[in-house]
Amino acid sequence: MFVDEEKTADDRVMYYGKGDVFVFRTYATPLTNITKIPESDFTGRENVIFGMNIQVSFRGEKFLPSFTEGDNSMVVATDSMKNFILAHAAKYEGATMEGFLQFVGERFLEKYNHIEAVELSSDEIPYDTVKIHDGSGIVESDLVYNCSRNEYSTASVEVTRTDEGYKLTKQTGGISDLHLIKVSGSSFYGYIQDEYTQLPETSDRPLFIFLDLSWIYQDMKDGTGDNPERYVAAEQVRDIAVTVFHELYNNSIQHLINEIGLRVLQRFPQLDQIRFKTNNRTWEPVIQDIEGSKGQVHTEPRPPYGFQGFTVTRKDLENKGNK
Ligand SMILES: O=c1[nH]c(=O)c2[nH]c(=O)[nH]c2[nH]1
Repeated sequence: MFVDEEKTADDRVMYYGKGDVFVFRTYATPLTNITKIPESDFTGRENVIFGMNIQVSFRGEKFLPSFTEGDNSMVVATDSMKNFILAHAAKYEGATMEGFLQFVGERFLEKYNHIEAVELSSDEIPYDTVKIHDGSGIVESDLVYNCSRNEYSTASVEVTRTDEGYKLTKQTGGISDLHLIKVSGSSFYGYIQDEYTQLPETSDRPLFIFLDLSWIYQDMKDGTGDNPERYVAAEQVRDIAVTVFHELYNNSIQHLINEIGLRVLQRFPQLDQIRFKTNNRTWEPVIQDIEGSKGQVHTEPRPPYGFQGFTVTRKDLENKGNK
């Protein structure tokens, strides 16, 4: 999570807020009626546990005296910010983190009229369903959940006070900490060979990647989930990433993420762009030939790790279509 360090009129950074606001709302409104895509059987979220780790920050010129004079008369205590977020978790009637963050941001501006802008970001705290024997067979429990150690969805919004009312000025959806290994079908060769090159070229490596993805809608209204048919669920983007990784005999992580990005933008015309932050965690080979088996033995890679950052835009998809 991050806070965009926007400057005030006199060119300074000024904000304050609270991080690690943990919210567990049970029996929130389920997310249903999303548009299905070929790569995914995901149809919605029950939201029996709507779990979030939220960060909030306030901006506004009125906060300057709290820094320069020690004058707290305009300060909303960050402890109160936490209480406000928790109280509004009971009032939210929607089904998405993006929608909840926008709802809380607008309520903050409504309550405290000296705040100019509120930024909120959130990491989902996901819980997986578990199977139980209910006396007649194995079924999914609707009471017990398993705290997930896997990827989680993310969201961020900025809500700003303007002459025409509150405006959603920034919004992202996303998914983070996706850890994917493809055991065969990835290559890395053709790179510069010079006096610093030690890495052997390979036409088949066990490619292990960590991915963080985030996306921006053409019209931010679509990101709230109020119209679920226009909402992009993180689970669907995950399933596209996995499908493209499976299908593509990739030349590198750079090559792979461009193809994932193009497929996501193709499936979701309501998105403007998708951003990637990736990390290379490819296993190190230990034993490459096992007699009578196509298997190998690998171990964890040692630091340092390579990384990539990349944005794929709708223009990239259009340009590819025109080629
Ligand atoms: O997918 C990769 N991209 C690189 O740029 C790179 N560099 C490297 O050493 N290994 C890899 N793998």
